[in-house]
Amino acid sequence: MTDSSNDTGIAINFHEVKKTFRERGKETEVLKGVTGTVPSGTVLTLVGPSGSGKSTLLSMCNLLLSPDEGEVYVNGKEIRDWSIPDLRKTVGMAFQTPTLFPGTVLDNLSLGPKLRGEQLDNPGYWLREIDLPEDLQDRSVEELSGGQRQRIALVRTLINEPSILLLDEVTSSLDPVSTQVVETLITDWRKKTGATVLWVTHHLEQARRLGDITWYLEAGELLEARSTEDFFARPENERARMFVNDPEDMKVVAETVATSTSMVSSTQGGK
Ligand SMILES: Nc1ncnc2c1ncn2[C@@H]1O[C@H](COP(=O)(O)OP(=O)(O)OP(=O)(O)O)[C@@H](O)[C@H]1O
Repeated sequence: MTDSSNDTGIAINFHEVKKTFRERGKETEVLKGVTGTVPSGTVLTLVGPSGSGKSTLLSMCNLLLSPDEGEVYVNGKEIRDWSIPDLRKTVGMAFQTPTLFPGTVLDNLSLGPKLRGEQLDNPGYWLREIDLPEDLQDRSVEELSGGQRQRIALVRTLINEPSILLLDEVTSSLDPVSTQVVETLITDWRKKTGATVLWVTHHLEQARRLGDITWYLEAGELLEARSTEDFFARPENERARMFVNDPEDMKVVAETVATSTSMVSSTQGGK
């Protein structure tokens, strides 16, 4: 496990994190000063309406995006003090759409070890972990189904032994069987390694099932952060409560908020 020598007990610490996107003269303040901590070894599930800033917040943890203001500490060290290779090894990430490069399954699984001048010891073990036959390793990734590609992409991330794993809607385009395989894979792996997981999901049942802690984000603000059990029993925040009761309805509200924010910014001339 990479950089597990974190004696702060805190894997991620967001402090007053702000992010604004500027596009064609319009500004959207996507994160409005998010502050919160993620204890090491926990599963944080992030929920909220579409466009509330969940993916943006996740992308701050491995510098796919950097904050305009505020700080993000990873294992106690500010994100901009990390070298990118060390950061990307410590903080693994997987997305809704798996990004595999052309080649065989084995080529893809071996990528991380190869970059470090190492060899992947036991590809068969990893394939068994995701319920795929060992002989799949010589197949081209082009021949795989969407569910198989996602499983391979996830395992490729885990092979790098991250101590923090960021998951952005990784099961949203999967069938129930693949979803179950992925959930079991991540849950078992986390128990074995003690890693921290930040999991963005639209599926509230999944957030409830898998989380230790749940954060509710809306229009760039962290409105509630509690134990998952308490959150789903009854959110304290009224907006969070509305979302849990009717997430589809809240989607429309959030888009209206985001649009009016950018219109206000652009009519004021922006920054
Ligand atoms: N690179 C970008 N340039 C401009 N705007 C962006 C960019 N990335 C995201 N946004 C905008 O920022 C807002 C927040 O996006 P983000 O993807 O973080 O939200 P989200 O909560 O993850 O949404 P979803 O649940 O739909 O994935 C959205 O309004 C989105 O359109």
